[in-house]
Amino acid sequence: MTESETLSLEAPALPESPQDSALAEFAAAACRRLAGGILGTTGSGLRAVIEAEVRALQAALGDSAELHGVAAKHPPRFDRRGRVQVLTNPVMSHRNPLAPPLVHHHDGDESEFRVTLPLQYQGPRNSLHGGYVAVLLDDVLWHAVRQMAAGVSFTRELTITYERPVPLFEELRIIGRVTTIEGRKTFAEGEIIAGEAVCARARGLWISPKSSA
Ligand SMILES: CCCCCCCCCCCCCCCC(=O)SCCNC(=O)CCNC(=O)[C@H](O)C(C)(C)COP(=O)(O)OP(=O)(O)OC[C@H]1O[C@@H](n2cnc3c(N)ncnc32)[C@H](O)[C@@H]1OP(=O)(O)O
Repeated sequence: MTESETLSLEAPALPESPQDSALAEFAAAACRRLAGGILGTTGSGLRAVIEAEVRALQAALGDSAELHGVAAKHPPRFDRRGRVQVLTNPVMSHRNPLAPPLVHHHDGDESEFRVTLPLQYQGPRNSLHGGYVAVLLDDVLWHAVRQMAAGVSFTRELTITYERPVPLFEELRIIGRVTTIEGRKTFAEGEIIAGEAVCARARGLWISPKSSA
């Protein structure tokens, strides 16, 4: 992964042990569960959810037997200038609690995410927030573009068509593919599919700045 691919701001200065990288991703997963639990429970149920995660985190900080042999999926890396870089991406990074745990595949000119989204992504009841629909499509189309186009490209234009609500709590396929490459410009399109239904479509333009082409 290159420095420009991470698109991050300031990185932490220190490298860390593989155990601590695993701990960071364990903590991120606990934060995700907490977010869903805080929104999805009330009263004593709420207290039980919080207590379970606090105990799990305390155990992980102690002997961390639960983390033995667990490798972090996105440990910090060194960039070209020797600085430690963390993958911060709010869709992809296992270390970012905002990012849902998704499975990512590339095949030819197509990228695909598979994910089941919990309550913290809710807009309308039981449905995905429209802004996050655009976030997911932007990211999957960007990955398709990254596979096919030279250099790193940035989203210039993105149009979303909301065909029907995108459901929470069931597996989604989020697909992006490149349609045309014209010099520094790459056009891509994609969709979010639940079951057999296309819930949202996207099309857009990605441009590679002159310096990275
Ligand atoms: C295990 C996994 C590890 C993963 C490891 C990686 C992790 C890494 C994660 C990163 C995840 C990213 C996730 C999503 C992608 C973002 O989110 S990117 C962030 C959002 N986008 C931005 O911030 C971009 C902001 N905009 C810009 O910086 C600039 O506008 C751009 C896009 C770089 C383009 O600037 P520019 O090169 O100055 O553009 P410009 O010369 O005006 O236009 C270039 C050409 O396009 C044409 N053009 C411009 N607009 C249009 C248009 N609308 N239609 C047609 N032609 C147009 C121009 O006419 C021009 O044509 P030519 O004159 O060359 O013939």
